[in-house]
Amino acid sequence: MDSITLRRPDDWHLHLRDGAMLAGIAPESARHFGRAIIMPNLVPPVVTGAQAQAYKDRILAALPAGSGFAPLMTLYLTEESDPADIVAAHQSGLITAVKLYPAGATTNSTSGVRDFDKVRPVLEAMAENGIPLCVHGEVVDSDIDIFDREAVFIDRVLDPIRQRTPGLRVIMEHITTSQGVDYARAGGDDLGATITTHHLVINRNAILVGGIKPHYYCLPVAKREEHRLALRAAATSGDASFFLGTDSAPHIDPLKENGCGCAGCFTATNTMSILAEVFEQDGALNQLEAFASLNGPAFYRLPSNDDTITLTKGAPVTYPAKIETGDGPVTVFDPMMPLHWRVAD
Ligand SMILES: NC(=O)N[C@@H](CC(=O)O)C(=O)O
Ligand SMILES: [Zn+2]
Ligand SMILES: [Zn+2]
Repeated sequence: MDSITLRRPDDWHLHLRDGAMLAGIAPESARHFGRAIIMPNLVPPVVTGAQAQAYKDRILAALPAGSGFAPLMTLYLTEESDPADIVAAHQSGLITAVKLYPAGATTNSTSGVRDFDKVRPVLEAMAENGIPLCVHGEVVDSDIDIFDREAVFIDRVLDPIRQRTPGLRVIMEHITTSQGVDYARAGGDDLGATITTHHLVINRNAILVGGIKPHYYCLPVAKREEHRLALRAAATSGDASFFLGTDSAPHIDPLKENGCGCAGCFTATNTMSILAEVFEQDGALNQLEAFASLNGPAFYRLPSNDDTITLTKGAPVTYPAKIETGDGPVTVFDPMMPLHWRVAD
């Protein structure tokens, strides 16, 4: 097979940033994707409906003329978030989901949640109103090894929250472990999980072998090979619990190539070529549409996109090594393998 046509894919976890970077970054996602869940971890974070509306307007202004790309907005959950504001923002159609960051877990998460009991009323209101909760699932306890933080979060935080908030619809964002895969698979209709492009390709060796490679550092950090293989099996299985959330997370090169480098891999530019290569390697090209285009909208109770994209196979694909933005250059994720599938114009 050297050509495959899919419903237009969506990205259920995306960082577009703001300010001078936004105009350089937004077209990279708008080129292939129909919609994306827009992460709210700006500085300051997108906490209120008014902030989400203003950010949405800035995103729409940054899109190429004629783009049909639709940003699906989220609110950043804090211990002070007002349940009524969240419900109103959802009922008006302004926001699609709410994002939970444990304080200190990742980039711009200092305003996140320390005491999960404090957000109980918000989570209960969300369960009642069918508002999905996107979760960065890592504990931050200093005695927990960074490679164990996802598995411990599931046991100590996520499962207790789900037990005491029946009906709460949860998306485990960017899962990186076999424990995450197993928990999502067993979780029923109210639990989904996004998987990134880069976690299907790299294990932790990519970051550490042969010298430290900051462009492969992201959170949750890539784990052992057995976990990457569990993610590959989940993504290519067609199981409706799993869908694409690239977590494409641009940082300018000086902030990545740094004594204390930022976490995030920027994959918007070449994600569809990488995914087609990965699914073909696993004999699962026929499941790419489920993962990238169908399972996500089904979980979010939205229609899949009406239009399609076509990928064709040929000579190795070329793409820019860096995207220039108003803040500086952003290195595009290097999958360390030739890619043969390109999205037809
Ligand atoms: N994934 C990352 O490594 N970084 C993300 C934050 C996040 O999604 O946790 C970012 O905003 O840079
Ligand atoms: Zn995250
Ligand atoms: Zn992210």
